[in-house]
Amino acid sequence: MLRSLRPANLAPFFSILSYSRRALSLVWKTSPLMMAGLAGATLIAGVLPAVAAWVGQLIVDGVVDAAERYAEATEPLAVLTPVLWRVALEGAIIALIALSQRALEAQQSLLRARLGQRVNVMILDKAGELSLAQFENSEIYDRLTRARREASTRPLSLVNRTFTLSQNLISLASFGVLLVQFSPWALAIIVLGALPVFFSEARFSGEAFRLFRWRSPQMREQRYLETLLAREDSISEVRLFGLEPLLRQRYRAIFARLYDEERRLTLRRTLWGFILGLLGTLTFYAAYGWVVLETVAGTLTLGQMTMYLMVFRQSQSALSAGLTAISGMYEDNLYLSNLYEFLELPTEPGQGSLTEGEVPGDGLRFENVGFAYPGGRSALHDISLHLRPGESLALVGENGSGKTTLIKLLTRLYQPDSGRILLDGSDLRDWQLGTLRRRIGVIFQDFVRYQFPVGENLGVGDIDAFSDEQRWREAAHRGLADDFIDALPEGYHTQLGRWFKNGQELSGGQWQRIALSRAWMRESADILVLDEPTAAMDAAAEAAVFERFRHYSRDKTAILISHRFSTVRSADVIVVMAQGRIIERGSHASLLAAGGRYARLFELQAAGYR
Ligand SMILES: Nc1ncnc2c1ncn2[C@@H]1O[C@H](COP(=O)(O)OP(=O)(O)OP(=O)(O)O)[C@@H](O)[C@H]1O
Repeated sequence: MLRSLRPANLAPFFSILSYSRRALSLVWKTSPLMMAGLAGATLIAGVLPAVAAWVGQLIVDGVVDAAERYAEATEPLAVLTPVLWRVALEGAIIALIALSQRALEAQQSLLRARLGQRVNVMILDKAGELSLAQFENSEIYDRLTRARREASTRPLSLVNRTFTLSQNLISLASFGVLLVQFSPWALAIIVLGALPVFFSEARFSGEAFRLFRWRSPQMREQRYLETLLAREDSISEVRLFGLEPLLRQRYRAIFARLYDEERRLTLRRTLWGFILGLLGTLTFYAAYGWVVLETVAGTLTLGQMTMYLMVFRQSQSALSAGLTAISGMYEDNLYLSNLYEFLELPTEPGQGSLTEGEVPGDGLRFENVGFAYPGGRSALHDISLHLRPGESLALVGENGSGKTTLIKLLTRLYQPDSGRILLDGSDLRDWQLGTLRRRIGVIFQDFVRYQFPVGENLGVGDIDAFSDEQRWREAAHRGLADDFIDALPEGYHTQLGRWFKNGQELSGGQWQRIALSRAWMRESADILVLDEPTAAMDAAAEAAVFERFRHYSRDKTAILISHRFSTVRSADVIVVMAQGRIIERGSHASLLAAGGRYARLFELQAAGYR
C-alpha cells in the first residue's frame, strides 16, 4: 500500500492525465454550448454552498439577537422581519443550488448520448481504415473491443469529473476564505486528513484498469460462447451435437476466474478506503471539538459555531469529492489511452492513384508472387501467371492449397510479401483502390448473407445501383435467382434472414444464387471471380449457371475456383495448385494428355459418376 505514496509512483499518475486535454476538446467540439452550460452550472453550484453557510450564520446570530430583544419590543414584527428575510434568502439560495444541479445533470445526460455516438463513429471510421491483416490480428482486435466497450462513456466522464473537481475547488476556496478566519491550521488539518484516501483510490483505479486490460481476451471468449449459445446460425448445430452443457460450463468457468480477481480487488479497495477514510473522520471531529471549546470559551458566537461546523463538514466532503474526481480522472485517462491507442494505430501506407494501367489491355499478371498470412505459414510461393482480357482461368487443387489466398491478393485484401501483381501493366499497389475494386467482381465461398431485403442483398454488389430495381432484376436473371425470388411473398422486397420481422430463410443453394447474382450487379467489372459458387447447387442448376457464366463473361476475364471438373474443363487455362505452388497448367486436353495430377483427379471424379 505504502508503495503508492512514493513520489516515483506519481509520475505515471500525472503523465497519464495528458488525455484530459483531448477529452475536453472532444467534448467542446461535440457541443460548445452545452460545455459552456456545464461550466456555468458548475461555477454556480460551487460558490453557492459557502454563501448558504454564511447566510446560516447570519440567521443564527439574528435569532439570538432577536430572542433577546423580542420580549420587550414594542413592535415585535420589526424585530422578526430581518431574520425572516435571511431565512427566505437561504431558501432562495438552496433553490438555486438545486436548479444548477438539475441543469448540470440534464446537460450531462444529453452530452453523454451525443459523445457516445461520436466516439463510436470515430471507432468505426478507424475500423474502416484497418487492413484485413490488422483485423485478423487478435491483439488489435482486443484493442478494438476494449475501445468499443468502455471508451465511449469515458470522455464525458472525464469532463464531468474535471467539472466536479473545479466545482469542489471553488467551494473549497470559498470555504477556505471563511475557515482561515478561524485558523489556518484548521484548513491544513482537513487537507491532510483527506490525502491518504486519495492515494489509495489512485492506486486501486490503476489496478482495476490493468485487470480490465488483462482480461480482454477472456471477455472476448465469453462473448463468443454467448454468440454460439444464443444465435440462430449456430444454435441448431450446437443442439444437435449436445454442446450446450459444455459451452455453458466453459462460460461459467471464465466468469468464475474473472470474478475471483475482481472480488479480491473490490475487497481490498473497500477495506483500504474505509481505514483511510477513518482518518478523515478523525480530523473532522478533532476540528469539531476545537470549535466547541472556542464557543464555550466565548471566542465564537453560536452563529459562527454553526457556520464553522457546516463549513468543516462541507469542506471535508468537497475535498474528498475533489480527490475522488482526480483519481477517477486518472482512471478515465487510462481507458482513454486505450481509445487513442486504437485510433492512432498506423494504417496501410498511402494508396496508389492510377485509374488506368501503363499497358491497357495487358490483363492480369502475377510475377513470382509469394505470401504468408501474418503470423502464419507461407501460403503462396513463386506464383507466376498471365491472363489476357477475355480469357478464362480455372483454379483447382486440394483444400488449403492457396486458391482463395491468390484471389485475396488479386483483390488487394492482402499485399504480396514478394513479387508483384500487375493489372494492365501497373502494379496493383499503384492503382487507386476504388478503381481497382470496381473492375473486379468477386464472390467468395463465405459470402455474406445480409439480413436485408432480397433486392438489397443483390444491390450490395454495386453500391451505385444499390436501390436500382431494374438492375436487381437483370442481375438475378443472370445469376438464375429470378425464379425463386418472384415466388417469394414480397418479391424483391422480401426481408431475408431471421433477425427481423417477417424474414424468410433461404436454402443454401438459393443463397448461393443470390451471391452469384450479386457478382453480376457489378457491371463495371471486367474481371469476374467465382470462388466455388455452385457447391450447394444441384447438378442441373450448376450446368445452367455455367452456361450463363460463359455467355455473359465472353468479353471479361473470368476466374473460377471449383472442385468439380465438369465445370472446370471448359476454361481456357487450368492451373493446378498444391501447397501454395502451381504444379501444372494448361488446357483440359493438354493436362489430360500430360497424365499428371490433374489427369488422375479427373479420372477419379469421372469414375465416381460412372
Ligand atoms: N486468414 C488467414 N489467416 C491465416 N492463414 C490462413 C488464412 N486463410 C487461409 N489461411 C491458410 O492459408 C492456406 C491456404 O488457404 P486458402 O484458403 O487459400 O486455400 P484454398 O485452396 O482456397 O482451400 P479450399 O479449397 O479449402 O477453399 C491454408 O493453409 C490456410 O490454413
